[in-house]
Amino acid sequence: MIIRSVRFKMVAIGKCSSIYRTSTEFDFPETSSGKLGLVKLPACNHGGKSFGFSISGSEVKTSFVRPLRAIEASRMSHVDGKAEKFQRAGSDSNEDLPTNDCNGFAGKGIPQMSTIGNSTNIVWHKCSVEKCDREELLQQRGCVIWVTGLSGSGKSTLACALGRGLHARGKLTYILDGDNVRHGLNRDLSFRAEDRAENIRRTGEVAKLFADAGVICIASLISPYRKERDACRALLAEGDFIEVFMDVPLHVCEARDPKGLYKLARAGKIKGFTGVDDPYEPPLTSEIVLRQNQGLCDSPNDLADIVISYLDKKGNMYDFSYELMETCSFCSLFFKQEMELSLIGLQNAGKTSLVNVIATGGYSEDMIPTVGFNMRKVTKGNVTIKLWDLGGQPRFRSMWERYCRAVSAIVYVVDAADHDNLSISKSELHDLLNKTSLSGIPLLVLGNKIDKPGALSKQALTDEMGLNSITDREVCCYMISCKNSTNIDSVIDWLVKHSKSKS
Ligand SMILES: Nc1nc2c(ncn2[C@@H]2O[C@H](COP(=O)(O)OP(=O)(O)OP(=O)(O)O)[C@@H](O)[C@H]2O)c(=O)[nH]1
Ligand SMILES: [Mg+2]
Repeated sequence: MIIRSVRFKMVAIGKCSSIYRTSTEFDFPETSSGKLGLVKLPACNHGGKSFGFSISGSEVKTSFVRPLRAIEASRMSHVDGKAEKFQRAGSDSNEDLPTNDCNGFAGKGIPQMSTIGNSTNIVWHKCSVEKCDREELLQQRGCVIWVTGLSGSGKSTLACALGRGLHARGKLTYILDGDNVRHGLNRDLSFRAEDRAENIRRTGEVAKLFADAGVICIASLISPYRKERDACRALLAEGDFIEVFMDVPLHVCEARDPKGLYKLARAGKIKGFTGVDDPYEPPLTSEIVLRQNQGLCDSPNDLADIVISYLDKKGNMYDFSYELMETCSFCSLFFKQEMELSLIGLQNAGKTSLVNVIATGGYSEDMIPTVGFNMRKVTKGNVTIKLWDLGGQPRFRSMWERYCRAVSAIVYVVDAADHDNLSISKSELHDLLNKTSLSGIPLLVLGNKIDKPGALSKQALTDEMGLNSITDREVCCYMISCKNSTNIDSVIDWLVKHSKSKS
């Protein structure tokens, strides 16, 4: 058997660097399965970047694969209950910090004494097996998924679905459920305000330990106050705390009332019940917002899928099976292909409407602006298209670039009847395309709402958006109406064609 070319994915995280073979093209004198291999590289720090590259003969091509942040948690000291990064002048490494070895204090320097809470003269005892070593062993990135929301909003159901979904993908998880931790660790705590705060603090600390162990820890607690949730977030390195807000209105939760608690609270038999006589402070900037009341993604598995896709995108999954599906033509004979597309454009352009029309053919005038993003999977033929529908309001535009990396195509939606916003739409598009991480990714511009009087023609939209000046990639433009389903078939054909051309 002759190996013609081998594709690798290199992941550099803190001191741990590895190359994973992701797919192999073979000449087949015999049947071969092209098993995955793991090659260790000498330790080096690449600042937590993730690279994809393929080696073909002597040529090495680099391409962005999926963002992996530096694992910093193993470099944290813990002072006054807060995580702080160790940083010494002239050194960005951990190796020269005062450490204790397994035989006792090694005498390399004066240990750093701390007073934390009621504990005085305590020293952080560091071990040479660090978070990134455990993560490499587990092939995942430890983190905390903090699920918050009203009682009855579906937190525990989501946590279980998420646990199942991740477990099925070979990821080690542990659920810290608000009620469950009160069976043991927090059995001494009541529901008084200070005890509820302590319940959250302890759960946050335990979740941090799980994340440090490399586990994907799913904490599911009402956690009604921002201050306490933010304190738990502050325990972890940036990016390791993923807040998931179950945005289900009180009346829906109360109608469900799975434990009968709302009834008791309304009858005055439970005091200080969140949503009834105690406030719930919704997150302002949570990483993920899940709404179960829109009928878009109502099954727990669908909701879990959104979180899993987020982890995938952020690199927590260390998952090369996805790349393998994308790049291995041999595999594509047997497996369905799954492709990613990002939908962007100003608010009110009709992105979510487009997703709905593509997915179900349904259209509604009564749309809620997208907060953050939604993810929908649509299957057309043997291609499953993962659509990232991103919020178009100014506060969400900074995340467009992150969600456009490594997609098969960028779909940019413009309201062709909204003349006032064309110039801002144009500048947002061109700013985005100037990012080097997105170079070469095909662009599909959709002039939407052509059913409206005064909507631009294709030529006028092409001119107004400066599409002819984009020369570094394939650009296509269609004029559509989500309302009347005009040209939606052409859009789907284009998407499927471009999805297939990736394999
Ligand atoms: N007339 C007309 N209205 C449309 C069409 N497509 C969408 N709309 C309307 O435009 C409004 C905004 O649609 P959305 O799909 O929520 O827009 P969006 O781009 O997702 O907005 P953000 O989520 O805020 O970024 C809704 O009232 C839709 O009904 C269309 O083809 N014609
Ligand atoms: Mg939207």
